[in-house]
Amino acid sequence: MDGAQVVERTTGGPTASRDPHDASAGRGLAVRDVVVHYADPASGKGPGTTAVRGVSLDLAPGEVLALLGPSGCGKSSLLRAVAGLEPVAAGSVSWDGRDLAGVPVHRRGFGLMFQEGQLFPHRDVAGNVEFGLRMAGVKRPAAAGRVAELLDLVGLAGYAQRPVATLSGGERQRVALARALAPEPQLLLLDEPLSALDRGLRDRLAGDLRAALVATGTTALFVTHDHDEAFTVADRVAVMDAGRLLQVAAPEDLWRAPASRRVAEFLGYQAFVPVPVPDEVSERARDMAPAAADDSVTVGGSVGRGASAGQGALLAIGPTGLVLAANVSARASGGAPAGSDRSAGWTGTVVRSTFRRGRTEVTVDLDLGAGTQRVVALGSPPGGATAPTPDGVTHHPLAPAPGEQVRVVLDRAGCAVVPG
Ligand SMILES: Nc1ncnc2c1ncn2[C@@H]1O[C@H](COP(=O)(O)OP(=O)(O)OP(=O)(O)O)[C@@H](O)[C@H]1O
Repeated sequence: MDGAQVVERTTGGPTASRDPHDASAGRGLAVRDVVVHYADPASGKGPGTTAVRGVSLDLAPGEVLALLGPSGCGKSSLLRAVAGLEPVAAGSVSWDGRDLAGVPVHRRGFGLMFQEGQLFPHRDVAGNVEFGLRMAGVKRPAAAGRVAELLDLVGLAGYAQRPVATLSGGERQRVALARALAPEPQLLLLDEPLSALDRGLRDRLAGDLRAALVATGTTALFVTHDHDEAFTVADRVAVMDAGRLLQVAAPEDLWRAPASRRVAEFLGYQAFVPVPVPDEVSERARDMAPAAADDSVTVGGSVGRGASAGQGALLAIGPTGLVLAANVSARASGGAPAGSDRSAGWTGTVVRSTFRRGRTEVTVDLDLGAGTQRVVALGSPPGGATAPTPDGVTHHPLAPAPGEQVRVVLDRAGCAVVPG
């Protein structure tokens, strides 16, 4: 999709309305209290598994919503129920106010795209994309022009005559996307469409996928277990666990204010410190933060200071929420410590230092108040001060060696507060 432009999250496509009021006015998809059961696979009878336990959500026309959650939480089952591939044991699925109970898969006007694009091996690229159009009743001359447009959209201009067997995994998924978009489905359902690809390719394709969905104004429900992918592709993210919906929010809001510890854990918050009163969290974070970028820490959707005094809360420490302030061992051995000399923070033992993404990440065993746990703190960027020691060895104080003692402080810009 090299031809597709990077699209801002707020940008609507030509046919997109993206008005959240549309969903509440009955336009788009409405899922209400949906339950999906499976019979016991051995006996073929119940009681088996309840994969979806009363989920409700709305999707406005032109909106892209990601269903995010750990393996087995029921994401695919919910998607399949919306598609009509799985019966709904209770609740309802409606489109534009019309209940879809009893409407078969092929009459819903929805498109599907899966992990393996499932291309027709005996057709070339154009033949695969054209198939979707011909099924929708588009005549051949018109279809040829539309195929060229779609291949351009997904970055495969010039690939029309290529046999699909000669394509890379990423190119196949681009063809599968072009084929799924071809008939302009009123809703596109995507089940882990990028998960068979390697990490770098996935990251690139996630951005391109969003660009293609936005450019075509496609309403889409996208299943993934990868939060980076969900944040890149979707306007809103619905977090599921054990068959239930935990939170639905825009990526930035979800990250800043996870509704619960479970959501925060799933997003990658690495540690939780009990704090009795949210105000105290703010004060503590303010005292301890070496470089606070943001003046507030939010509690499950509301600003921390707004939470009532005495209410239990947890400080959720994100992947960038801990910062190395000093190498205590280097100071003890005569080296000049870098960073803060303040007594605030915690002292822990270094497990390893790893240089990743342009900076040092230091794994530390630390007692944050609930026993020793392993966390990651950010060290210095490259080119930071080094500390020559009397033994002639040059230590990098903020890329310490295993076994050294370090002082770690909070960066509250990398923290949130969740209900206790
Ligand atoms: N056909 C089936 N028969 C019986 N149980 C099933 C069937 N399909 C799914 N399940 C069960 O339903 C639960 C939810 O499965 P589902 O595939 O919806 O989860 P998921 O969140 O999409 O997981 P993953 O990310 O691993 O694909 C799981 O416990 C799974 O074992």
